Amino acid sequence: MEKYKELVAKAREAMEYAYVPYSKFKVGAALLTEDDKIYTGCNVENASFGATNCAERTAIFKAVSEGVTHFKAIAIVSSSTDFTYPCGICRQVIGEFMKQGEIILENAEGEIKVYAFNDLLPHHFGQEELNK
Ligand SMILES: O=c1ccn([C@H]2C[C@H](O)[C@@H](CO)O2)c(=O)[nH]1
Ligand SMILES: [Zn+2]
Repeated sequence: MEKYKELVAKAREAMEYAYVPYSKFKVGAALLTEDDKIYTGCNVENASFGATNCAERTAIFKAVSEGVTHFKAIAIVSSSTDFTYPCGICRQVIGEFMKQGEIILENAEGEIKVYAFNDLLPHHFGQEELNK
């Protein structure tokens, strides 16, 4: 998984900025655009817990807010020893912009898992459904 080493490293850098006074669970994400730019994000919690934004969506919203909407891959790391999988809301948001891409997870030991988007969210509800 050599090609994803830089992406995972960027996710780890972003994780350091995680704002997590409540859960203490840091997450970092790095998004690879179709033209090989990288956007990063961390989770940002709130005293009103439901207002929390996950690292994955932070990265995606940063990119989309700059006009970039096509992605090839997203790397996700956390302060846990285990792999951290994107939550259901983030899978739905990832699917809006990255149907063919890959989701890369790294655990604390540096082991990497790569999933096709469809393996993590089969039968995705997308734009096409609204036009049927
Ligand atoms: O894939 C995930 C899973 C959880 N979180 C965040 C949300 C919250 O701040 C903390 C605990 O759920 O981790 C993410 O950012 N991404
Ligand atoms: Zn999430």
